[in-house]
Amino acid sequence: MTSRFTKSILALGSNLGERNDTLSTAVADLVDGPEIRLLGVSPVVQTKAVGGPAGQPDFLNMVIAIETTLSPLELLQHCHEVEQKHHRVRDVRWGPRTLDVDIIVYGDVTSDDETLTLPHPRAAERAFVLYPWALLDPAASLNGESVADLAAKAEDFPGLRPFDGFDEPGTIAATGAVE
Ligand SMILES: Nc1ncnc2c1ncn2[C@@H]1O[C@H](COP(=O)(O)OP(=O)(O)OP(=O)(O)O)[C@@H](O)[C@H]1O
Ligand SMILES: Nc1nc2c(c(=O)[nH]1)N=C(CO)CN2
Repeated sequence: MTSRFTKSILALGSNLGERNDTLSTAVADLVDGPEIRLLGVSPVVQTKAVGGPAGQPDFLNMVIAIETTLSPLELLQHCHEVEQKHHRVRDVRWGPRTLDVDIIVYGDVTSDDETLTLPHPRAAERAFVLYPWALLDPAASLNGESVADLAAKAEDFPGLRPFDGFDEPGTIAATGAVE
């Protein structure tokens, strides 16, 4: 019997601890198993925190393209397990976190369920999701619009910059600037 794989886009973010290491380990953890195959990885971008408490460190953000035999809810559970492995604490809404993994799209499934809304309800206005996604797949579309166009229109677009890979432990100041 052949398993049925569905394509999905996952967005990853980290603004606490060793952000870059966390992201790369998390990608490996997410695709560790026969139910998920990695199709593509975006570049990492450094982004100003959107929402939440003032003064939090900058994020590193990226997206990955996968295909999976997991159902949408199984995939969400898997994402939460990987977040837990990386010591994600849920206290303040949009507060700083070691790792956040969101499901941006799962095939062409749509859902208004609070537990899993698809496509992700805030993705279309978040350059920190859209821009790395457009770098990974310049032809991508979301809700019928070009992801690259949506990224350029997003309010947080000016706060994005390429990540130069220099993310030594303990060198992230309160502002998130790498010193
Ligand atoms: N597409 C989705 N991807 C991930 N979580 C989702 C999605 N839709 C709904 N949720 C729900 O949102 C809840 C809160 O998720 P989380 O703590 O990651 O929010 P957040 O990252 O702080 O904020 P945001 O939802 O704006 O990205 C999750 O427990 C999950 O049930
Ligand atoms: N720059 C940036 N800002 C955020 C992020 C994120 O990943 N990057 N995630 C949030 C909740 O998911 C809220 N704000």
